[in-house]
Amino acid sequence: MDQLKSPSLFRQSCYINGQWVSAEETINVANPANQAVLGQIPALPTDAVNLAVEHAHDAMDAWRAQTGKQRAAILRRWFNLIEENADDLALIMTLEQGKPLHEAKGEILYAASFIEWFAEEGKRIYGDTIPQTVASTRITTLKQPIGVCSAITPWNFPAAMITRKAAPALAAGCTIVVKPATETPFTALALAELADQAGIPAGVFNVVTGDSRAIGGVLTSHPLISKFSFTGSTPVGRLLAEQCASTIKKTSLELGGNAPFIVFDDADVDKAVASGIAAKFRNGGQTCVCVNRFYIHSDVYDEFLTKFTAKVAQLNVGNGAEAGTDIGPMITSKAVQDMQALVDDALERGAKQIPLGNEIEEHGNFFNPKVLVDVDHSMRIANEEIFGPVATLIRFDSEEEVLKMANDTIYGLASYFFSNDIRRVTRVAERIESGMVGINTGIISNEVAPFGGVKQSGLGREGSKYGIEDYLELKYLCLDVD
Ligand SMILES: NC(=O)C1=CN([C@@H]2O[C@H](COP(=O)(O)OP(=O)(O)OC[C@H]3O[C@@H](n4cnc5c(N)ncnc54)[C@H](OP(=O)(O)O)[C@@H]3O)[C@@H](O)[C@H]2O)C=CC1
Ligand SMILES: O=C(O)CCCC(=O)O
Repeated sequence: MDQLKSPSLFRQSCYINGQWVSAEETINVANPANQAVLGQIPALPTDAVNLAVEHAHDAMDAWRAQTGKQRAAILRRWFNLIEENADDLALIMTLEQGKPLHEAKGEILYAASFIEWFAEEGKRIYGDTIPQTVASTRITTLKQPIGVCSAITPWNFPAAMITRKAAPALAAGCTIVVKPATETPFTALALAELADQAGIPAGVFNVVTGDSRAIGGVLTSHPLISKFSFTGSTPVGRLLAEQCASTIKKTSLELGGNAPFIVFDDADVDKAVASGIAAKFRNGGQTCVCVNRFYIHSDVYDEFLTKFTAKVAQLNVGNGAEAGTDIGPMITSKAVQDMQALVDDALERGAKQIPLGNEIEEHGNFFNPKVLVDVDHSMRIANEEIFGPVATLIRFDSEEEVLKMANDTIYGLASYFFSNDIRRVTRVAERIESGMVGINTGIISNEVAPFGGVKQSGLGREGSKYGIEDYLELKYLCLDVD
């Protein structure tokens, strides 16, 4: 971390109630490109996590008492500081997460955009006046901050998954305790350092690190917490939702996906190829909205395959900190093994791997992009989240057939399709089972649009005007004026 322009951004302590807190036990955090230890984070004992929740609770009254405009001014300072320190934050992210520097910088700006957006939205939390049914009554509603919030976030987007939750919480007048993924805590702690510099009051934004089960236990069951938000795998989300049930916490879950990407015979194939590369290989494929299954109409299959494969063959695998890298290391050796097991299962069941010619010798967490053809739904790879740079191609002949295959999954996060027929676009957009649909585009994420899934991909929406609702309670007032 000695290349940082602002070395104070590299924090190896938790941030609780405006203080930097260490613990007797620590956990090493390593660079996934070369396993070099970057630093240590506290393995916080549960009583310290309980204390963090109590501080967040104590800080609530003063924070919620500020106006939306006052909170917006503080959040705006946080946003500005993140933008000013974007290069340092990107470097920290690349070193702990592996993604190429230009992608890390893109994520920092994306993360900051949620703070700017929700700072503004916090000024516009309106209630309603409802026409009464009894002459002497007056009916109104108020929206109030839900209370202390907690969040557990993943390693694939170490900054944006925090700000997409913390920004609406803080803008609404709530306080929050965040546990980042153990692989990528330093980006989170750098955000905390900037929150401190921005003047976010003590106890309003807290970051705790350590054993995920123990901390998760507190963050999903503490009676002072009203709302829990999670981004990560579906099995862990299911478990955490169960844990939240005992204290009836409002729960947002942004879980796994199995995105289909459909290219119809009337599509612009060149556009579909370029968009497919972006939607599949962004963050090395380690994104919940990355394409899991390409369905290509038989009439354009050969053209798509030739052009797509040529582009995949140009992707460079390497250290994300080095210029020219398109795909950094996978997050862990386990992620590599899990993905290789999906590829092996597909190959055993009849899929074929297309030689690309640009393969490096796979070592450590470096994993070449792969294109598999003759994939079908009997294979694990068509049913499970790949979370890596493997593209799987399936042929189809009719709209009915492809919709059936696309919807044949427990997931429903993102889907993509390409067609130039407006009637088909309308039909397919209405029938495809996902919370988000990219039509003739492979990039759908931004702060103004509602991000979230249906089926077992989760609950709730993040970003957009809807994203703040999860951090508010609606109160109904019935006044008798006689
Ligand atoms: N929707 C998405 O964006 C993501 C989906 N995934 C999917 O999950 C797969 C596995 O990735 P993985 O990193 O293991 O994802 P996890 O769901 O296990 O991890 C995400 C977060 O949950 C925490 N966590 C894990 N187990 C528990 C628990 N029992 N109690 C409380 N918190 C917990 C982790 O903490 P810690 O790091 O400390 O263990 C991390 O902060 C990926 O291959 C991908 O398919 C993964 C990440 C993001
Ligand atoms: O859950 C994820 O994988 C992060 C979503 C990234 C995005 O907002 O596009």
